[in-house]
Amino acid sequence: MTAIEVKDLHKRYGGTRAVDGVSFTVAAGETFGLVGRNGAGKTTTVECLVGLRRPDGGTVRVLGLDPARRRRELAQRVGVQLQESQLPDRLRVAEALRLYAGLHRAPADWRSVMERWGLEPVRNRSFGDLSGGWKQRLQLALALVGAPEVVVLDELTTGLDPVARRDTWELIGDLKASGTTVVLVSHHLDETEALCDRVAVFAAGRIAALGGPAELVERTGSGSLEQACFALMEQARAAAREDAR
Ligand SMILES: Nc1ncnc2c1ncn2[C@@H]1O[C@H](COP(=O)(O)OP(=O)(O)OP(=O)(O)O)[C@@H](O)[C@H]1O
Repeated sequence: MTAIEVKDLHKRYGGTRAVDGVSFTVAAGETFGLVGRNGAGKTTTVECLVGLRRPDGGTVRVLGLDPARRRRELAQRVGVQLQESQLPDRLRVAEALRLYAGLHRAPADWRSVMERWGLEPVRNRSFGDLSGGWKQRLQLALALVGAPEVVVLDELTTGLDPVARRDTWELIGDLKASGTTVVLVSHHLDETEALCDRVAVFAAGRIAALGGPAELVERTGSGSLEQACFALMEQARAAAREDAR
């Protein structure tokens, strides 16, 4: 079953072609990675997936629905953790989880989510008083408290210490095992390699390559996904230079 379908997606900001003809599908239960340099179009693509931006062209379907038109319904079924999302400074951790759970028709038990994400020690702390790492953890927990079918995570472990990063990987492993579809935007290619079933390598608003991590490594004769991505991005840049001539 297909969870996400993106066909020929285009999005411009003024004269900038942020996304320039992107197509991919994500199967239900798959963990799908988006990687690429700053400004390659990853965040714009996921913003279109969650209905925060309206495409200029192409189609996007998430669980069979158009996110630009059915955002409210999808908010019940899709968990989102985006870069730099903020909460009111005075909102406490436990309150935030209870509040978010209350917004969903069939949420997870918010106390279990709090415990599973190690947030118990800071349950009474206000959002404004949390360190960057705790804020990040809370945002992840909030993305999951609605027991979503699809989770979109942009910069999953940015700001987390190495132990928290590994804990997070384990939690994503649990999510995968439960059949949740995960879309993961990351600059950490070790993370992408460890967690993702397939990876789309973005370059200048397009997908330069798409495949399983091992497949991309083999295709480029590289030693790791990191090296493979460098090679693929370089190839895309060389092709764009050639086209421009
Ligand atoms: N709100 C906006 N207004 C104008 N230009 C934008 C806006 N958001 C993004 N862009 C531009 O669109 C392009 C794609 O940006 P986007 O944030 O989607 O890339 P990204 O791959 O997610 O980058 P990063 O890894 O830095 O998050 C960039 O050139 C960026 O400067």
